[in-house]
Amino acid sequence: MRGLWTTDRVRAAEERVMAVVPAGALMRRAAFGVAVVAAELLAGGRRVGLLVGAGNNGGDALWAGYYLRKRGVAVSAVLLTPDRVHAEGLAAFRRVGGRVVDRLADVDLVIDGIVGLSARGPLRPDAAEHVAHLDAPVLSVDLPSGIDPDTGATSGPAVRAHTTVTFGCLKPVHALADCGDVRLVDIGLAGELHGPDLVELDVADVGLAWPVPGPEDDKYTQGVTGIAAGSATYPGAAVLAAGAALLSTSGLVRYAGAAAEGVRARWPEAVCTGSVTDAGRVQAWVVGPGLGTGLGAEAVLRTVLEAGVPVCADADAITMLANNPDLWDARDPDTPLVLTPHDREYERLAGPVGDDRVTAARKAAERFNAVVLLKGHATVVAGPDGRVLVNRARSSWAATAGSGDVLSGVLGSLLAAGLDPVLAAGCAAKVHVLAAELAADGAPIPATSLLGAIPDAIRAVRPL
Ligand SMILES: NC(=O)C1=CN([C@@H]2O[C@H](COP(=O)(O)OP(=O)(O)OC[C@H]3O[C@@H](n4cnc5c(N)ncnc54)[C@H](O)[C@@H]3O)[C@@H](O)[C@H]2O)[C@@H](O)CC1
Ligand SMILES: Nc1ncnc2c1ncn2[C@@H]1O[C@H](COP(=O)(O)OP(=O)(O)O)[C@@H](O)[C@H]1O
Ligand SMILES: [K+]
Repeated sequence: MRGLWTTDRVRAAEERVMAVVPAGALMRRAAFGVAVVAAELLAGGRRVGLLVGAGNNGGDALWAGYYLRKRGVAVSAVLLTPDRVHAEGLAAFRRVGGRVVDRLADVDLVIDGIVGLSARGPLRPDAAEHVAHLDAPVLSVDLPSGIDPDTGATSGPAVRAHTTVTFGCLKPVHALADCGDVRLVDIGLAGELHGPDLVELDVADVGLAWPVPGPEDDKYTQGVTGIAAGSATYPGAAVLAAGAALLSTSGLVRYAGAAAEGVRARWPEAVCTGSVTDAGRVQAWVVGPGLGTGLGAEAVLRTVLEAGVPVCADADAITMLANNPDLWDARDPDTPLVLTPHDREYERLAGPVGDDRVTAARKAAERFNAVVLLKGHATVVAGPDGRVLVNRARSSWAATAGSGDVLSGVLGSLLAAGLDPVLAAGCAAKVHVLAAELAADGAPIPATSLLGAIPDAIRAVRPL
């Protein structure tokens, strides 16, 4: 489990630490950490170039240049704002023979000290111009310049980092955007940080949480998952969601709806009926994928919301909740509800997602008193209690039709097994991403292949 702290919290912690350590100590700890990683990345190379911005991020780069010079590395620096530069860092850099140049040329590694925690918006044109011409790998100081530290959003030119060295703690950008290989340097903030704002689950967390049957278990005790999905027009969504539930736990899966014949043909182990009203008892429902939005579908959604068990509402269920707010009344507010919108579904529910996906998920979670899993390359799970989990994919192969239906089936089975709904959503997102990676292995895949890789993904997270 990795914690992530927003810039406000980091600054507050830094201020408290800076009040009790000698001036400049934190920056030198940070810069030394950058220099150590730079020396490692240089391997046989001997020439480092610095891109130096107006603030302390530039100061870090200059001090890192100072330490590298002292190790005999040739270091040159471009000062992007010569009238606003970290004076002490520049003086130290010059003192050891660092050169100030107009443009970086013939360097083996670039250190990006353009902007850090105070970054706003994309790279300014002059900085963008220097970055556009780089052909050496880039080591970013704190974060890749041009990416928003708190949202991970990029709205124009930004640095593409091979490695990022950050200080004290991870920030949201490190989980929400591509920062290359992220290294964390301890500068002594730990005692002042307190609980993180966001959490990224690691495979061990997911493996430990994943339901495993014990000697006393049978098919009912592990939680029965109900799937209310699919229609005559979209039977495939039902097959995918039911299959995902079947592959995620060994508990029973019931399917109820118009695609019963197709589900039975593909998954003989599923117990299929034509309607949710005669489906039998379940411990959680998945409702929505391929269901349609007509009156019949509304009745299904209402029945499921009234059932008094946790519900994962996806796809058409979200659209119906957005179009017909009366449907919210069917729900018992004390029973967990997980909404799994993609951006367009989110927009129907709560307006445009915008650049700040974490805030968007948080707002909707609070407004609807539900867990909101906002899907995308970076998936954000927000609980109505303020907890937030983030999970970024390392590839985009999951962006394929039907892949969301698979996610909802996995999530439904974890709800049925009784997992806390925020954890269930985080675990489902993680295993979904892993399954996509394993199935794709570098080439496009249909959602059925992603589905087929669920067992391998679960094996990959489970403790040995
Ligand atoms: N506060 C501390 O104790 C420490 C801070 N450290 C460093 O200090 C950094 C934060 O420094 P600052 O708060 O001085 O600010 P930055 O160095 O992040 O930014 C400086 C200035 O860059 C300009 N800028 C903003 N957005 C830009 C963009 N998109 N393109 C180009 N220029 C832009 C603004 O004028 C801004 O004030 C951290 O990221 C970290 O690298 C480290 O030395 C560790 C200790
Ligand atoms: N660019 C991307 N990179 C990685 N995963 C993605 C990307 N875009 C979408 N996904 C994932 O793919 C799935 C798509 O779900 P959804 O849009 O509901 O598809 P469908 O309705 O066709 O099943 C979600 O799990 C989402 O997180
Ligand atoms: K930077």
